[in-house]
Amino acid sequence: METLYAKGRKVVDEFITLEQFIIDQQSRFPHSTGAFSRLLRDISVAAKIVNRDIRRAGLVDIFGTTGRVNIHGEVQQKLDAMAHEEFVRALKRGGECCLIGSEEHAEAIPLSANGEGDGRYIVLLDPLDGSSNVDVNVSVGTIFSIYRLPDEYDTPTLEAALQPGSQQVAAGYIVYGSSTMLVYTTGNGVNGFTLDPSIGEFILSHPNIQIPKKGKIYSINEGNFNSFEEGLKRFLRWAQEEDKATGRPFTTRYIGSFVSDFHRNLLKGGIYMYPATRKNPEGKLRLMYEANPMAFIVEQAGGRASDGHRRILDIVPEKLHQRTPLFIGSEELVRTVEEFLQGKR
Ligand SMILES: O=P(O)(O)OC[C@H]1O[C@](O)(COP(=O)(O)O)[C@@H](O)[C@@H]1O
Ligand SMILES: [Mg+2]
Ligand SMILES: [Mg+2]
Repeated sequence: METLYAKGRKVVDEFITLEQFIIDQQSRFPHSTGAFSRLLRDISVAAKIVNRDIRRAGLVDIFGTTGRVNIHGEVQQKLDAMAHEEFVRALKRGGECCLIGSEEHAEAIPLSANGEGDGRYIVLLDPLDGSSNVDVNVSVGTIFSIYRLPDEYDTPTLEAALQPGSQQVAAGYIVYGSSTMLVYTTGNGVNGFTLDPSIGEFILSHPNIQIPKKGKIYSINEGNFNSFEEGLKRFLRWAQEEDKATGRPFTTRYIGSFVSDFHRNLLKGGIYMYPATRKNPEGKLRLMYEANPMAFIVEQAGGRASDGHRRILDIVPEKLHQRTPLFIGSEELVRTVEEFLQGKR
């Protein structure tokens, strides 16, 4: 992983805003039109507005549900709907996005079809991740995945969006926690920016994030233990055994917001697992706007992501809202779980 330079100078001890960083990165691509930079700017603007509303969640009437059930059979939280609308509005206004796929909308949303911009980017969104935590003041997030509209498509269709994760041009998330951070990759490493509320700017605070190869933290909803497959049960027992040499027993941490559990493990080392369960035989998390973007980020940070057997980024999607089992995090931990799942241990 190359050291981050801006105009030839090391950047770690410099005050760099997200916008400045994006423009610096853009200058490395002489033929770039700036469209991608503008798209990232639009996403960061929507993130600031969603952040503002989440911080006031208890004060204004955005608590509770909309009363509507989304395509996943989940009762939609008001903040799910608010975040969805905010990102759609920002992407429409920006004009660089031609199609949106969102957890909160059954069909893909074409933008250019009715002449609202001739953008060439497709954005997949989990507008608010960790919805079950939003009313109890626990950190939540937003996840985004970006593809280019393939040249052979004049108009954006769902088919054009169903590309394997390996085709992503960028992916990122925003975590609305003790501070608000935006973390993203364009395939040149992973960088984190912290929102400085006093100036309303995302500032480069975590350049070149690398996930530790080993980890001692596992994140899984053990309430589903009885419906886990045998290999996974054996891995969890192994992780809980006493063994100083390998630092076991490992620690369990489960916030119940994928973004927050993932972010902690990215910085400290660890693994997040949402396997197939009786309730969710294909797993719970969605491939296009949860598993794929985080898999791109974790691989760019030196980690690993699979469904226990296949690399997440190689899965060819068939449906916008399809689910997948997910094992993601420190490389060694994910490989170990795969060995247990594949009966090699
Ligand atoms: O309550 P469970 O079954 O453990 O599921 C929690 C998981 O579901 C999610 O909330 C699903 O995401 P959404 O909140 O975006 O629907 C993840 O963030 C989280 O890790
Ligand atoms: Mg989610
Ligand atoms: Mg969500």
